[in-house]
Amino acid sequence: MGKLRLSAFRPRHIPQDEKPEITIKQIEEGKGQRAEHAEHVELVETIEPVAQHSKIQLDSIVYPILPKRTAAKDLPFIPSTEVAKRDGKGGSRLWIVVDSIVLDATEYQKKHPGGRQIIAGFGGRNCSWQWWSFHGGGIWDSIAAGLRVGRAEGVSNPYERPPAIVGLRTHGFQDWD
Ligand code: HEM
Repeated sequence: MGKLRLSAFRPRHIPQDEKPEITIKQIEEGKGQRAEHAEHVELVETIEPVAQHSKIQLDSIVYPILPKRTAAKDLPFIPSTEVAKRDGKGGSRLWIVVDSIVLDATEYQKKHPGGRQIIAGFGGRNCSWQWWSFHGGGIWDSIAAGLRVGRAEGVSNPYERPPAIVGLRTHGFQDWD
């Protein structure tokens, strides 16, 4: 394995007429979202071969985990089609979505006190209500906020949320009197 030169990550100059053309239609179809800006296209094209050779996962470069200080409004928008691809299978990153925030749990899953499998089962999916069933704002601030890679809309939850119990009801004890 050769050494990875940082210079390899710098965008090389691509003459204007060679720039790949991304149409609005492609973006809508989920084909060109990561390439909405020409500079981004160049960067992705440049690092892709490097990433393959060095076993660096391209996703973690293109969508890095952002510092906690990054405001939610400044997180990049990631199309739901891209989120769905990061299901943790076949060497892909493992992303989950909680309240429209995309978390990269690739490394964290191994440390998760509730087990790796429960997170892996939600790879590329939304798990908002399950997440808030088991964790509170303290865990969000201390851990999850440090795993954010972006925002996404329209990522579905594989399980329907059970109806909330409103008011009091008996739990099988009928012999009070
Ligand atoms: C990257 C996202 C996640 C983070 C940062 C995270 C963090 C944590 C932490 C810190 C605990 C220990 C809580 C404690 O001891 O009080 C925990 C427990 C747990 N988590 Fe997560 N978790 C994540 C994702 C998930 C997901 C997606 C699920 C399931 C839908 C899940 C289910 C659980 C369960 C079942 C426990 C054990 C609760 C218990 O033993 O009482 N977690 N998680």
